[in-house]
Amino acid sequence: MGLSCQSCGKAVLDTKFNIKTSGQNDLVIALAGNPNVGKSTVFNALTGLNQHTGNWPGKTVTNARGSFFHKGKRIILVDLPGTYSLLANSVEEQVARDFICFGEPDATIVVTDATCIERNLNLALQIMELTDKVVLCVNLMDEAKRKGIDVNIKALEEELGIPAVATTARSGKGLRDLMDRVYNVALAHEKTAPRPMKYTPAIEEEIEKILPQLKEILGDQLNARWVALRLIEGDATILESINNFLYDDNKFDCEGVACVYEC
Ligand SMILES: Nc1nc2c(ncn2[C@@H]2O[C@H](COP(=O)(O)OP(=O)(O)OP(=O)(O)O)[C@@H](O)[C@H]2O)c(=O)[nH]1
Ligand SMILES: [Mg+2]
Repeated sequence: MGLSCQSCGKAVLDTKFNIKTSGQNDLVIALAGNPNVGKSTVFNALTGLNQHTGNWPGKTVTNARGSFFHKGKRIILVDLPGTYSLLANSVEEQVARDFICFGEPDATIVVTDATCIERNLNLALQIMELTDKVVLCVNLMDEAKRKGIDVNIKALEEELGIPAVATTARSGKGLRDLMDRVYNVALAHEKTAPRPMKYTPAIEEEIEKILPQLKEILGDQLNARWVALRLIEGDATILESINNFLYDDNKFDCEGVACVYEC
């Protein structure tokens, strides 16, 4: 098919997301999560910037970024719009998905609301399917305490296979611990083992059918199983994004993927 990746990894950060990194000393960290869970509050507390926050969902609509130093590394933090999934049902979901997928951040923090953690785990599980460099931030711990909700952080870590850190972003509590874990995951000092998602036999069979071809087309640029799942769901926007981010729009010969998509 004559495919060649025009802009992979860190190059995509520069050309498509306008994030300039200066080599080894910088870590790019994404902040993802459902709307209204405190992502921008975490962002502001860590960067000293003033992203819009407020008690209603949908305040952050584009990727805001800021930087600070942690243990001698420059951390470039990217505050993503709040999303309930990575299924590209809305502009916000596509913006968040594309950054995590193609920006290849060194780690992704999934901010969750400690008072309704189950609802938030849907997104966390989707991100864990895409990348193993994930840290769970269990925020609004003060609210949980006020409501008499006890969150078992250790059990969450064991069940999910990723680090989890309790925070109260409004007062800054837990944020240093959060960044220590993020730093360790980004630099592979701490190994994660996200719990693998198993689907029904019918879906697993479909994945198996298209996986070899997708692996051949994508190489190691993208998680082929994850792309297979998106295609099975009928999400054609992933093809547009592959085209845009990995092959500079007109350079990608879609024929192979289109064939897979119809299978
Ligand atoms: N009590 C308490 N409130 C918090 C905490 N973290 C954030 N908040 C509040 O929760 C509300 C939402 O916070 P944001 O930081 O704007 O949430 P967000 O996730 O960025 O929201 P979107 O951009 O809409 O996705 C604000 O009123 C914050 O002050 C916390 O740890 N405890
Ligand atoms: Mg926000």
